[in-house]
Amino acid sequence: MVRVISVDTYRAAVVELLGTAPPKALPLAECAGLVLAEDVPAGVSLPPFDNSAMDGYAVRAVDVASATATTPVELPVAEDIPAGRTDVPPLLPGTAHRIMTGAPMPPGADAVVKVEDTDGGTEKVSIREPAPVGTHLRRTGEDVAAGTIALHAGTVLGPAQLGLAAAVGLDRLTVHAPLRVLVVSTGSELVTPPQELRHGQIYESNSIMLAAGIRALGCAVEVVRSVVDDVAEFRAVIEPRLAETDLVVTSGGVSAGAYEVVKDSLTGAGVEFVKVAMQPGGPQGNGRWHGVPVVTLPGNPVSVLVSFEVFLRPAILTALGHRQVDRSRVRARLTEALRSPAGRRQFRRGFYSHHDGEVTGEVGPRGGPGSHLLAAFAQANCLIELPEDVVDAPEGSEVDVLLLPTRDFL
Ligand SMILES: Nc1nc2c(c(=O)[nH]1)N[C@H]1C(S)=C(S)[C@@H](COP(=O)(O)OP(=O)(O)OC[C@H]3O[C@@H](n4cnc5c(N)ncnc54)[C@H](O)[C@@H]3O)O[C@H]1N2
Ligand code: MOO
Repeated sequence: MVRVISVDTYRAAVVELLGTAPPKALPLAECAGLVLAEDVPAGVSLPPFDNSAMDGYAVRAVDVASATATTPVELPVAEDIPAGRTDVPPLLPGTAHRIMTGAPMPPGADAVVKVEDTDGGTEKVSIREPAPVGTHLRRTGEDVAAGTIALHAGTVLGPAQLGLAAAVGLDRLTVHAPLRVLVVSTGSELVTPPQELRHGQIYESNSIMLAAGIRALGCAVEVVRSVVDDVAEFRAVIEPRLAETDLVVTSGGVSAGAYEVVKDSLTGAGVEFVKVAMQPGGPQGNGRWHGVPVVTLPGNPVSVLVSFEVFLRPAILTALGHRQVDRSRVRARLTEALRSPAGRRQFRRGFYSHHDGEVTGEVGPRGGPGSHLLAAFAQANCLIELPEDVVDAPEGSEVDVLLLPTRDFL
């Protein structure tokens, strides 16, 4: 008899199955979107040396204190210091060095006059504005002090964090290793272009959805687009790939019929098949096959995507070290009445909108509850979550909505 379990219990089981990915040092270019596995101390200060914030002249503040437009101060220009010059001669009293943005301040200088406040001279310069001590000067370590933690374990590596790692001189970071995920669609009815459809066949779509969703989380995905409903064939295609795989995700072949290839292949081999009290996405399975975590999703396309959202996405994000693994949840008023099966949590595809000044937004369903209605999902921007004890959700009542922003989804 198939065990019936709650959405929350099943989600916890999938999260536990995937565990936490081990740390791995990767080049910065491969770290975008991944999570730091350890603290990163700064090997250098930022800025690494006192430098100019402006193109202009390095001076001693005291030498230009009296400068005005009508009584400019004239100083000889003793040196030219472009950015990148590494031998910086000291500034003698009563002189100026021409200096560019990012160039090191000469010892003895304590301010910069920007070029717009001068005549721009190269032999001698006429300065029309005073520059108090510290003017246009960027001090060593004012951004990051050497030896302090530049990035903490658990940080999600976006452009700014990767830029900072590069700025403190790193070319690799230790992250939670991206999972290598094998996505497998099963079903003898599945074909792919350019093959023409014969009556009884359909174009395969689940692997495309799953691969897009899983890649967006930072994983490496290999896809087997269709395996026929044959146990020997299923094993022959998948088993050789297991050594290079951290997670297998299958679709189809898990319900109650006669040709359930996934169920028939993996029952008794370490994978348990259960019925989760939800709709869609009821028939599910998970476990380890030859030691590799396997999550088996039902074949209906909407069930696949809802199962990805409810179970796989949070489990993969947790494995990758993310702390924020849930979709944003908001309350919204239903624009039409919905019905939900008693004792099951229903996830309906919806469109959420929120107008300025409103406390709650509103949400309307896209398509019916049928788990084959993929076109309706393609018009949706959220899932409407109706709890197990809700049977009738009247128009105007408030419901929970899980937002699916398109950019994050992909
Ligand atoms: N007697 C019962 N029948 C069914 C039950 C049940 O409890 N008792 N559950 C139903 C529910 S709910 C679901 S969901 C499906 C799950 O079935 P399977 O996981 O075995 O999936 P399949 O039968 O292989 O496929 C279901 C459906 O989805 C289409 N499909 C499958 N793979 C793909 C793909 N890669 N791309 C596009 N479409 C795909 C397939 O052609 C079927 O139409 O079982 C119900 N039946
Ligand atoms: O649970 Mo099935 O996924 O409703 O269609």
